[in-house]
Amino acid sequence: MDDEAIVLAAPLVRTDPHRPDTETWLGRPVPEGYTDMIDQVRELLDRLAGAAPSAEVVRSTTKTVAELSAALAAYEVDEPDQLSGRLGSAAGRAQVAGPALHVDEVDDERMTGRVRFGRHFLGSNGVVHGGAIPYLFDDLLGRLALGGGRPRSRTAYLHVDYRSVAPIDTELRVAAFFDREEGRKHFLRGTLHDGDRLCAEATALFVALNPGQT
Ligand SMILES: CCCCCCCCCCCCCC(=O)SCCNC(=O)CCNC(=O)[C@H](O)C(C)(C)COP(=O)(O)OP(=O)(O)OC[C@H]1O[C@@H](n2cnc3c(N)ncnc32)[C@H](O)[C@@H]1OP(=O)(O)O
Repeated sequence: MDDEAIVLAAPLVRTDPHRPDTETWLGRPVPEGYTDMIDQVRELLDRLAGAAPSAEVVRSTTKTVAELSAALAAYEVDEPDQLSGRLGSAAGRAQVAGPALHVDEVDDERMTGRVRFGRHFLGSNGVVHGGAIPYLFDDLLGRLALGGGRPRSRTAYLHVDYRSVAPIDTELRVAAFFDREEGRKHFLRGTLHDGDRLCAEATALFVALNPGQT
């Protein structure tokens, strides 16, 4: 049985924490509808990537997007108060730089989930851009690196092997494994599958930060 099969067979803690609107953030409730807004922005990015609009639609879209930017600018906060990328139970942590990763099961050593790369992440020929896949693994492995009460750490290296193409607009499976620890060094591994087909796998070193290290 390969690692992926072992993970899927093992009785992991079921978390499926996809209930972001009940999540709190800095002790406050997440604003109602926040993750719906993020989903809409993802949809917008996919539509933008796939559209060849008329000049009229370009003009009206530019105006609308500028108005939205101005509305959000009025609510700009410093990094510690930022919501995007901070919602651990939202798809892709509510961070549109990466794909909507859904974590299904997690324990201290392993994590499984699903991810769908939209048109925004297209490289060519219906295949995910090669640069988007390391982002996914850094995020996935970085989250598991933080599990089990481990200290904050930072990616020292991330090695990705592209084994076969990853299609866009397809639900792909991800898995992450905490392999071993050597002092401050944490070694992790991840896989990305389309059905039974391995698309990519990664190995990474995360180095735990020393006290006071930023
Ligand atoms: C709140 C809810 C949601 C929040 C969720 C958040 C999820 C976040 C998910 C996203 C997560 C995203 C995460 C991100 O993207 S983090 C951002 C990307 N990463 C970085 O920017 C890291 C930049 N580099 C550094 O800061 C330093 O180099 C670090 C901190 C990594 C180590 O510098 P430091 O001065 O501290 O330590 P050291 O140099 O003494 O090294 C210590 C040991 O490590 C070994 N070593 C080091 N480098 C390498 C290497 N390349 N290959 C092999 N080995 C290496 C080294 O030989 C030594 O080993 P030994 O001699 O002791 O045996």
